[in-house]
Amino acid sequence: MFRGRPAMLAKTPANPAPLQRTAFLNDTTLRDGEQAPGVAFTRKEKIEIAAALAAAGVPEIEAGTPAMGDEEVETIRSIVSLNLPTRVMAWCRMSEDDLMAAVAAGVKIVNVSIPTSDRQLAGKLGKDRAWALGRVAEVVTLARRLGFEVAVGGEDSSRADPDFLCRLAETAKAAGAFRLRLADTLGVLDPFGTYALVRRVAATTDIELEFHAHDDLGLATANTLAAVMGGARHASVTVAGLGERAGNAALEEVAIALRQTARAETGIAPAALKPLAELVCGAAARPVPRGKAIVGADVFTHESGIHVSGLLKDRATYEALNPELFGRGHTVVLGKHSGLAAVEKALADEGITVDAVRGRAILDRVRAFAVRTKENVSRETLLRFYQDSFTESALRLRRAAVEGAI
Ligand SMILES: CC(=O)SCCNC(=O)CCNC(=O)[C@H](O)C(C)(C)COP(=O)(O)OP(=O)(O)OC[C@H]1O[C@@H](n2cnc3c(N)ncnc32)[C@H](O)[C@@H]1OP(=O)(O)O
Ligand SMILES: O=C(O)CCC(=O)C(=O)O
Repeated sequence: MFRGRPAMLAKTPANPAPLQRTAFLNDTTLRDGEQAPGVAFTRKEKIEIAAALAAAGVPEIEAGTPAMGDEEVETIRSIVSLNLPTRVMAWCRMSEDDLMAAVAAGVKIVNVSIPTSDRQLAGKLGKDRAWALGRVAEVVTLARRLGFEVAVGGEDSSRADPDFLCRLAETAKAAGAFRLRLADTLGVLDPFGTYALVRRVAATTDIELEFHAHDDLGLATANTLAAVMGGARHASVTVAGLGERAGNAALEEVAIALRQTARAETGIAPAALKPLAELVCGAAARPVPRGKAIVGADVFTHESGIHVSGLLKDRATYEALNPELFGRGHTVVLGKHSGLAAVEKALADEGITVDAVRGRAILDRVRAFAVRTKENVSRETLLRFYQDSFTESALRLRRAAVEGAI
């Protein structure tokens, strides 16, 4: 009944109808995740994270940016040398030098990135669309000659002309790229715009499409789902949504939301998600928020009386996600919003039966405690309230007797 104890609520029928689609996840925790301000993984941490991602069933990871220098190159090499059961790719600019650094890093797959919006092409490179198409053809061709599998990263695709993205997709494919990443670099899209953009590009090219979201509007996961619905077979994600500015689409949210809402399988082991988030957030020195979807400590914890009363009668009344899928259970805590049913159940778990009058007296203490301390009531505190209730009611009875009420 209390935090940390195994679930004591009845089981619901096993989860859903058969899964029907697949989506391929590329985890970029070690590249875009590490671009989050102040986040800097050590080599050991990057290796541990890579291994944990592979063990969780992530089919492809973006392990870093070789152009950053020798330390990053060596770290990526170390990850490659583990021969993990995941594809290891490196992020490069649309540049020959970056490709040579990727050669040194030992990867077999590169993502070569090019700005796609006029604003970025002109504003940061002083170039135009024709130049971009030419560079994609040149650099992808070179990368293929160097033996890489090549994906093209379309930076700022969400602010680019969709017709230009279609031409870029064709150019990339003709030069030998297997995939185009449509990046919502500034996180400006909503799910409707994402769906329309991906459908538009998917309709004119048969290159594989990936969507890379940013969470500036809190829409990264929703947009990623919309992209998959629109025809992107690949989704770029990070653990706990760690990433540049407001972060990226969270691996755990995308994997589970796809499964729950689109019946799309990603091959990710749900039970691995919480330990994975703790590993990454520990290395990032950013604790997992308690309410973080899927992986937060409190996402299967219930306090409100109406919910607890319902769950105790039938778990399905307040359960959409089965915690057992994640190796977890429901936890009920006692606090300001508790009702009598929760108090009775908590005491029953201790082998104690109380009548409603005593139960409500204890509930009053629970609520007052929660307001005063801003904490839930522990087992020990509850038992103290229970013991106190004898003294208190004895006192009340005595007072009533003295006052002649009984
Ligand atoms: C949206 C994204 O997340 S993109 C990925 C962002 N990731 C990173 O920046 C990784 C960490 N970055 C770094 O360590 C460094 O910026 C490096 C090693 C990549 C480059 O360092 P520096 O050589 O010192 O360059 P600096 O960071 O000042 O500027 C970036 C350069 O890349 C160029 N550039 C930017 N995007 C691209 C691209 N897609 N293709 C080719 N060149 C590009 C810029 O024009 C600029 O070149 P300039 O100095 O000739 O103007
Ligand atoms: O071009 C890419 O590969 C995407 C880079 C990125 O992280 C972004 O645009 O947000």
